[in-house]
Amino acid sequence: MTTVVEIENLSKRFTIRKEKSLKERIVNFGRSQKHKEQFWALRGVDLSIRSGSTVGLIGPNGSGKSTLLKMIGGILQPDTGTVSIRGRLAALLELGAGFHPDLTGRENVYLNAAILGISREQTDRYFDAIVDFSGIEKFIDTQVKFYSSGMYVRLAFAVAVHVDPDILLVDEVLAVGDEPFQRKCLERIRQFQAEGRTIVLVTHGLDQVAEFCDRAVVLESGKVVVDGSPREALRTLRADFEEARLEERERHLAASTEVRTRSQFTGISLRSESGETGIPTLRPGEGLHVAMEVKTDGEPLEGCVLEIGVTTSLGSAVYTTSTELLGTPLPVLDGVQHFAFFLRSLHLGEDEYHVRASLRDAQGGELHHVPVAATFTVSGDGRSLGFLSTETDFVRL
Ligand SMILES: Nc1ncnc2c1ncn2[C@@H]1O[C@H](COP(=O)(O)OP(=O)(O)OP(=O)(O)O)[C@@H](O)[C@H]1O
Repeated sequence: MTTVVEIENLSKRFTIRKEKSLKERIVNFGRSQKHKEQFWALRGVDLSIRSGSTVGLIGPNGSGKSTLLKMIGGILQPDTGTVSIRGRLAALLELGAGFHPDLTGRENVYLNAAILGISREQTDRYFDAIVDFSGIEKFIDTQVKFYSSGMYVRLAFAVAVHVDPDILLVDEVLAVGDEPFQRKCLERIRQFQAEGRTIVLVTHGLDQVAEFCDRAVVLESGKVVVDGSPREALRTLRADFEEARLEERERHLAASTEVRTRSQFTGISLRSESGETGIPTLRPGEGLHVAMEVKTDGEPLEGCVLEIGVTTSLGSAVYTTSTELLGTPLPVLDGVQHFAFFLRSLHLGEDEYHVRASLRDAQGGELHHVPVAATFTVSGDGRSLGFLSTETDFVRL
């Protein structure tokens, strides 16, 4: 397979202007009211994308995903490094990029196609299909500055997929389309994959990455921190999000002057019905014990709720229950106590799963949350795929 996008040592620096504080303005009287600061939105990125692959670019807000996509699309110039592209590229970047606001939808379709090197005659041939796909026929002769963001994206996506690109770049914009249109776009993206075209997708829809991409790149503060399978990338990103959430919570707790009673999990372990512990392997339909130790320091706590859940290895929830949902109130929390949930029969498909656990106070405030408290696997018989296990027969009627 050939390499269609080759990125070497790519960096981008932006200048941000900040308003000066009143004190600084007095000290620098008469000079500019703003001071400039430079920062690297991307730093030393190397990436090589092979033809026919679907790559998801993921990461926290402001990590440099859109900047990288714009540099692949040639819209931003790098400060260091190079981007080499092989093949025709169509890009669906942030709203506002690509279309001229004063031109009508029709004029923009021709303009866009011309920029991508498509002749007027060829565009004439595609035109009806583009308008039909976009579903905004009534507004095709209206200036695009009067379009809603959804209408705008509909037309932009329709153009991008009809100009026969070898490489398609898609930024988060698809999210503004309504559900039927999003589904239509995803179907078209699947068709593109089947045709062996290359797709680079920026998204916050992590489930979408697991579903569509064969590779995922995690950016954090302008650097690539993971480049590998979606499974590996999502695991890292979710763990980093969780770490950031816990840090924020700790900061919040440290800032509050109130003396809090602390109640937390001090141990969570699993045992399969057949007695296996550690990371047990369950047969479909087998039961699972989830035992936990809870330690409470300070005043006893009344009215708390214990919740557990089962998630896939990519973090999607497949099951949740709690002492509240089960109608079995938790006793007053005081000192060290032991509890257990017994999931009597788990009909899960073959895969690895995690158990998450959380403890809430009577007001619903979170006392402790452990997203990956324990892990187990489920074996299968090779007769099905997916997260559900059931006995299926096929008969001729
Ligand atoms: N034209 C610009 N001028 C100055 N700073 C910019 C410019 N474009 C982007 N930035 C900054 O560069 C950083 C990376 O932005 P970018 O849009 O690439 O992030 P992102 O990962 O796509 O974020 P999000 O998930 O929020 O869309 C941010 O701090 C952003 O404020």
